[in-house]
Amino acid sequence: MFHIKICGVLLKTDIDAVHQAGGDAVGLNFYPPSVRYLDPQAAGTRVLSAYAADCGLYRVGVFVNEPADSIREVIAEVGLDAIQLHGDELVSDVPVWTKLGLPLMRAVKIPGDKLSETEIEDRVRPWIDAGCHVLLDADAGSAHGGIGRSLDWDSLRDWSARFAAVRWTLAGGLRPENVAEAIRVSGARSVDVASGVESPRGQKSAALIAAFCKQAKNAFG
Ligand SMILES: O=C(O)c1ccccc1NCC(=O)[C@H](O)[C@H](O)COP(=O)(O)O
Repeated sequence: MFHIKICGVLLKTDIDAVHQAGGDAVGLNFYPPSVRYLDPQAAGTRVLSAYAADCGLYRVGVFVNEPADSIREVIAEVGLDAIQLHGDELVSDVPVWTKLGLPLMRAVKIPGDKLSETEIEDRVRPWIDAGCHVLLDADAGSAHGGIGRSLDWDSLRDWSARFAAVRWTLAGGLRPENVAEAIRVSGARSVDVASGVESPRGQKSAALIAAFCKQAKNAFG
């Protein structure tokens, strides 16, 4: 799907930074309470999304507990390549989102503690079986995501080694200083970051994006 996703871009300069650094996906956040929220009705959002596509970047729309009809409107308005479900959505509703015609990603929220392979597998398997790509993220409570909290990478390594056929993305608390270690320990082949490439919070830093992508690419080899 992608190797490096920079989530919560707000400006064309953020897109430039991702493109120049060698990232291959961006997250466009449509959750109103987020500091990274983009108004899907605003002309600037359509322009931003088109610009990302022109740069060859994969555009993932991030939604939290949004009805399928409203996601359909955002797709029509803005243009997206994939849908990321990041709230309390139910796996039984996957057929409804599948009808939207885009690849589905499910953020599976995992506690930061050590977990057994079975505990992780039990959380992700229903979504994988339903046809979703899973993004493993820290449990951010009512914020839902983007809070910079890390997972236990050792637990993920044990799970991913046992279920090697599963393609998944690591998120949660990644930063330029720890992403290489996170990839090495967990075995992830794909990473996602929001707050770890911002300074101040909510404002992407081209320097941090460049450093993050460099470290991740080196670690992927
Ligand atoms: O980023 C947000 O503000 C956000 C809010 C609500 C739901 C999801 C959100 N972000 C989705 C992402 O994919 C983030 O990159 C992911 O949660 C990791 O965030 P971080 O730990 O800050 O790198």
